[in-house]
Amino acid sequence: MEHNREVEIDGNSNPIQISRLALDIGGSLIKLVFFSRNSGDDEDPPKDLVGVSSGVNGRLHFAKFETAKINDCLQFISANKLLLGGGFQHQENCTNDRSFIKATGGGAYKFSELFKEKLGISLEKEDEMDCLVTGANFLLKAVNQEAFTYLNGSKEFVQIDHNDLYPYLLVNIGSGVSMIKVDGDGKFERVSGTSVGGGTFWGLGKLLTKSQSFDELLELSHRGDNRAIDTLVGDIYGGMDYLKIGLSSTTIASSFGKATSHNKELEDYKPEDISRSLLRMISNNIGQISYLNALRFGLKRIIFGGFFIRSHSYTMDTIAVAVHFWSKGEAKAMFLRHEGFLGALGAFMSYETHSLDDLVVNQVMPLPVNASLGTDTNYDPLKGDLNGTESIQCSVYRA
Ligand SMILES: Nc1ncnc2c1ncn2[C@@H]1O[C@H](COP(=O)(O)OP(=O)(O)OP(=O)(O)O)[C@@H](O)[C@H]1O
Ligand SMILES: CC(C)(CO)[C@@H](O)C(=O)NCCC(=O)O
Repeated sequence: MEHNREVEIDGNSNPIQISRLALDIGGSLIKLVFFSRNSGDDEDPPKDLVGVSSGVNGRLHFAKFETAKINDCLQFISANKLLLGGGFQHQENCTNDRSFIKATGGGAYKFSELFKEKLGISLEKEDEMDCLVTGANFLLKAVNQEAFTYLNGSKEFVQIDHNDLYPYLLVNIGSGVSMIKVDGDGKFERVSGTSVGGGTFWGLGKLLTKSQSFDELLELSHRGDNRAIDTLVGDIYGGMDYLKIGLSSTTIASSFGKATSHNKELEDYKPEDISRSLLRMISNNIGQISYLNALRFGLKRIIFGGFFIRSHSYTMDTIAVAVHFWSKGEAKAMFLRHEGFLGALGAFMSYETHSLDDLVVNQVMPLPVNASLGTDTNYDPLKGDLNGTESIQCSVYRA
């Protein structure tokens, strides 16, 4: 996907007016969230919003880049004049340059000099865990049809009761995995983590299948059959279940177990089977560790985020089944439509004049960042992989 043109919305050839940009610079991907103001249609706040006098209508946009291609990201920011934000003021042509932007993730430290040198901007660093939690809480509270469960191939949106949201376990699957017990806004503890995460899937998968991109590796997994590589309980038990300990013959007894075969080399296995087996192994492992941590703290809800998931049905199914199986149906795995943008949203929320309270999401709209690159087709939030090019329509209200 191209990212280095000027941002156009609704086919309007004038660059949109941007106020606020925030970044999450991770080990694998850079995530951007920015707000664009709709031209000339500010409105009165809804009646139930007390203490505010006026609103600015606009959209929250999402974009992502590979961290290894950070120069593309710098060029995107510069080509789209994303640093010209004047905040949420009600003036036309507000073009006062910002001297800093909010950024989170390890790259906010690692690339701070690069941003200064190339864009003349400082990165104001926000804590990564803080941002993940703030982003997740915002999505769960403010965005309709955000959280959903995935069982037996079907997605079901979950209506979140704001008074019954906490506590929950947030599992963010990025390059590595962080598990955070969330007790409220800003109230959380990182209780566990594992280095076997998205980076492991992409890294091992690349070596084993020679895939050139993450998307190619994921696509391979669609067509694969993990039984060619994994040893199943039935392979060990002569086709029988081992029901005494609750294992059916089709349960994986040993991931990649068949690869120990003496007369087979890597070339003898299909890349699609390898990809599927790897995806299954990693998702299953994360599902199981998540369940164990939920059990440690008596948490019933586990919410999964991070770009590893990519709304991929096989990934979500494996994670959900692992949680369901190990918890005997007691704990529930939930997924988020904006799964990969928790940290970036949290950094966005950390601008002082912009809290959860003044950003009101009107509706989720699947508009491409650049209308000339995407098509605004009939979008089904249940089917869509929100892959960094859509936006949320919202209003910012001020006292
Ligand atoms: N286009 C892509 N290119 C590379 N990885 C991708 C892509 N899409 C999804 N992924 C997966 O998402 C993971 C990165 O997820 P995410 O952006 O949430 O984490 P991160 O912030 O880069 O990592 P960390 O938080 O550990 O620093 C990758 O390791 C990979 O498994
Ligand atoms: C190091 C971070 C927090 C960087 O995002 C992430 O990659 C992670 O949580 N890794 C897992 C590290 C561990 O707990 O073993």
